[in-house]
Amino acid sequence: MLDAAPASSHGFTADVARLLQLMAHSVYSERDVFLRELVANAADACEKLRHEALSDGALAEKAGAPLVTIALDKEKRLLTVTDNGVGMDRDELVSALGTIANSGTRAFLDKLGSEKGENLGQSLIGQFGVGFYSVFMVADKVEVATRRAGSEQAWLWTSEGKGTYTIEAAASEDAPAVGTRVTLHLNAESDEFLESWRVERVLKEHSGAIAIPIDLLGAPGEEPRRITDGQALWTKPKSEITPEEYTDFYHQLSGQFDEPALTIHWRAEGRTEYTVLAFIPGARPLDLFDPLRRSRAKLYVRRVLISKEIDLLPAWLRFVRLVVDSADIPLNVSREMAQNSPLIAQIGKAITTRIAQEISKLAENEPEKFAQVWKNFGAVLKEGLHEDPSRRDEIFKIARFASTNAPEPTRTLKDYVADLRENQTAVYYLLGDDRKRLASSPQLEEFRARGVEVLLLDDPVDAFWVTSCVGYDGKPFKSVTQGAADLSQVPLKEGETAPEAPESAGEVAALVTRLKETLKEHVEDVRLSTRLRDSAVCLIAPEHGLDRRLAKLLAEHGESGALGKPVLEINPRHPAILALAKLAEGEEASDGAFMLLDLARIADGEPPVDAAAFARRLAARLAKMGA
Ligand SMILES: Nc1ncnc2c1ncn2[C@@H]1O[C@H](COP(=O)(O)OP(=O)(O)OP(=O)(O)O)[C@@H](O)[C@H]1O
Repeated sequence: MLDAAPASSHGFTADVARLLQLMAHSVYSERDVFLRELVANAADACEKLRHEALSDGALAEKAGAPLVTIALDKEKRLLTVTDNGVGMDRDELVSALGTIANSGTRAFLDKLGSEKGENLGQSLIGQFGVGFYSVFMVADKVEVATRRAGSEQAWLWTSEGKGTYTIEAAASEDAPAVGTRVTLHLNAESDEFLESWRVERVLKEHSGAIAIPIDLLGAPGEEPRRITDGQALWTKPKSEITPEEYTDFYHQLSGQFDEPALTIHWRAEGRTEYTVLAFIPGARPLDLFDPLRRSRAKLYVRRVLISKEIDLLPAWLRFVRLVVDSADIPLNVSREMAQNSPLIAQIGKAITTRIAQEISKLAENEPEKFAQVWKNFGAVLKEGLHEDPSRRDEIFKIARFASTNAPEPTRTLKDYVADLRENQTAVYYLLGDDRKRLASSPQLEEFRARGVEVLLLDDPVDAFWVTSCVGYDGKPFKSVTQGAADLSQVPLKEGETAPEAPESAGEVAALVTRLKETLKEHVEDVRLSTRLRDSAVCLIAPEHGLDRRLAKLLAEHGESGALGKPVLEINPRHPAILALAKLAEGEEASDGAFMLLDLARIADGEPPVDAAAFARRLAARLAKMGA
């Protein structure tokens, strides 16, 4: 039946319009991505139909074997991509090709906040999948003729990519009997895509591992040529797959165009059988810190795509991109059932174990390659230490930390414990947000003198797992900025001497009393330090309070009560302290007290209590220099 309604005109949503503008200004070298996007959509449509046909035999019969065909017509300047997939009805056309459906594209747009972002966008198009709209980089006009599987009615969507599109009912013969035909009227700059060798190269490069066969027709009337056989890559034996094929496949799967850092391909046999092809990306996916923190796996049952985005792995492995194909899951399982199926959950657990093992192996065998993985995903992996107690041991095998013995994160807890000093009873750590600054913290001075290694933890997530994990190998985790530091039982390193008893102990004790009074609004207590050697002062958290870094993070998230007053520790041997101890009470002594507090705050990366007062006091001291 032919729908007699006239063509209706529609405006693109604002974000599509923005994307289109970006496409129009995109640089030449990235334009061939349009073909990869069209082929991916065509293959998806074939896979969707294969899935629907499971419960509707008539559909299966009509559709025939899935196939994507690319045809070129130099004379008319046309490039068409035809599939015999699921097709679209009118409503689907409006929502799929008038708004932004693709979550990757949405994340991409979100990333481009600013003016500067627009430039960034142009250089990112090649690196991220930006979907259907990339056709407007190469075409002046695009037509989509389509028919939803199971329906007689065909539709024609047309747009010049300039803010509007039209949809009209199409005569039956103007659309493929099954599926969709996308016709590009190539623009004047895109002659290259009328050349069959060029198109073939792009197809092989970007779509070579796609799970649906692709044919190319170089000119009208020519015999089609098979470019790829569409045999799903994961079903082939590893020995028959080239590294390039794996990389291509990763590109299609992830919509990202970096080199994968690790490719893991295996077949599990036993109670449940399944094949997994998993990749650890070489770069951070745009949605890595999306609040939903979902993992994304493609689930197949005997090569039929059941779900494009099943949440199969724990959140701390959400950056892994993977395909799982199992013969043991019933074919008619719905997407929702798949997400809640105990069998699939069990497969997910087994995959988690294997991936953790492979990352651990990489860390052992290829430390340089692993360093990059840790740089990109260490903060995410460490979330598992906090959230997934049953996986802690596995994650501790992977986790690498910077410490006072290692400027880069290369130390495992096993290394740490192996190098414990005599009488050392805890795993010490220092939290903060800048590893370099942490390394020069005054709080570490006595630890260094005694050769006690301190982990320097600079990711926000560190503040959480060190408090929720009780310890490692029987040694509790202990913050060096919390409570009293008792290192007296640990021998000094060779060449270090024990601190001498402070001179003028009486004056210093009086200073402590004065400081407590002067600074009482800002500090909970003032004490003589056993952890300072070269610096005059430092701040620490009270014994039973929260670590200061954790308290700061909680305060940033609205728990204002978390941030209690710190304890100020002073070094009773430091000349500044001794000088201050000699001052009589008065303005100078009070200025000195505040300057001490500010010094300690600055060393912790915090601003002075009162920046203007600090500047005034410091300038006054400078004025006396050389006097
Ligand atoms: N050949 C096609 N057959 C059927 N539907 C299609 C076809 N091409 C596009 N679509 C529809 O248009 C939507 C938008 O396509 P687009 O390439 O912008 O994003 P996407 O394919 O959803 O995202 P992703 O690239 O992450 O898979 C698709 O989700 C699909 O519903």
